[in-house]
Amino acid sequence: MEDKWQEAYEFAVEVARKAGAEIRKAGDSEIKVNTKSSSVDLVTQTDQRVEKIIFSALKGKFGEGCHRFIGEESTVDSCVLTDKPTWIIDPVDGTTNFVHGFPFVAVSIAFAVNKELEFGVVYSCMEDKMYKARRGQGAFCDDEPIYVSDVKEIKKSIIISEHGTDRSPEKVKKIFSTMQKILCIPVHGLRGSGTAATNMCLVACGAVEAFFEIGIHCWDIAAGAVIVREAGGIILDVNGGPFDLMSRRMVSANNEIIANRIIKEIEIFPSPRDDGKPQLE
Ligand SMILES: O=P(O)(O)O[C@H]1[C@H](O)[C@@H](O)[C@H](O)[C@@H](O)[C@@H]1O
Ligand SMILES: [Mg+2]
Repeated sequence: MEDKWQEAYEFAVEVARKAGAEIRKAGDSEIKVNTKSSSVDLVTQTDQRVEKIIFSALKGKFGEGCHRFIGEESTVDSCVLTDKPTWIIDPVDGTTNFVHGFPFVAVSIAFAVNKELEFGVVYSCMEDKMYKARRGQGAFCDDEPIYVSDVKEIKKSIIISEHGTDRSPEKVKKIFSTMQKILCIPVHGLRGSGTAATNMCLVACGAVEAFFEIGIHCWDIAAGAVIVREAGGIILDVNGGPFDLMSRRMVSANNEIIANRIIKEIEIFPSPRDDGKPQLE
């Protein structure tokens, strides 16, 4: 049977690598910082320019007729998954890191058809590491197969959590109360790279056992979701239910035991969905 999406997958890897090169060479001139949802939710001209480069490459290859595009900086099509082939793109995941020269910045490109994620590509451009996965065909870093950790004991795990860009006191209190409870299980450690896409790849390659966050967007995690699953991991909603790409929350883990142990400690707070539907509790 013809494999319709292999060419798109390979093209996405090429585009991600080129976009990453653009990020690396963006000089100080481009790091003119603006803000979005809060004074610490940063965006730069590089985010906008690199998204344009990615979009025009994909539209040039696949046309604008039947493909839809969801991107952090332009969201031309609303964040509603239809059955149409849909590209879900974060041109610069880890923008704050990029502004500060903290070396974890990723290009995240995901592709969904019939509302199912077909492949994900995450290029950690400062590390020059290409993570990728196609549904049902395994996960890779620089073409080497990657697998989640086999740790089943929470007290032998490293957990990633991020504080996000919302600084409202009630949310910050819940975020740090959750972190404190997890730290004092105790786990071996808490970490965070500052980019959700990279955090998910760290789960996928077994460097950490889980990453969870409330407040991320579909473009931050769509590609990482495919990579975690294909590396043998699991993704759930923070309430233990099924993962919902548009819910702006998730737990990604090496196995169900670790995922459910983390879920027990998470203090959930509301976060408006990417698709505008009412948020679940
Ligand atoms: O760097 P961006 O694309 O904005 O995404 C990050 C977000 O800004 C942070 O608040 C989250 O904690 C990270 O997980 C996202 O990757
Ligand atoms: Mg981004």
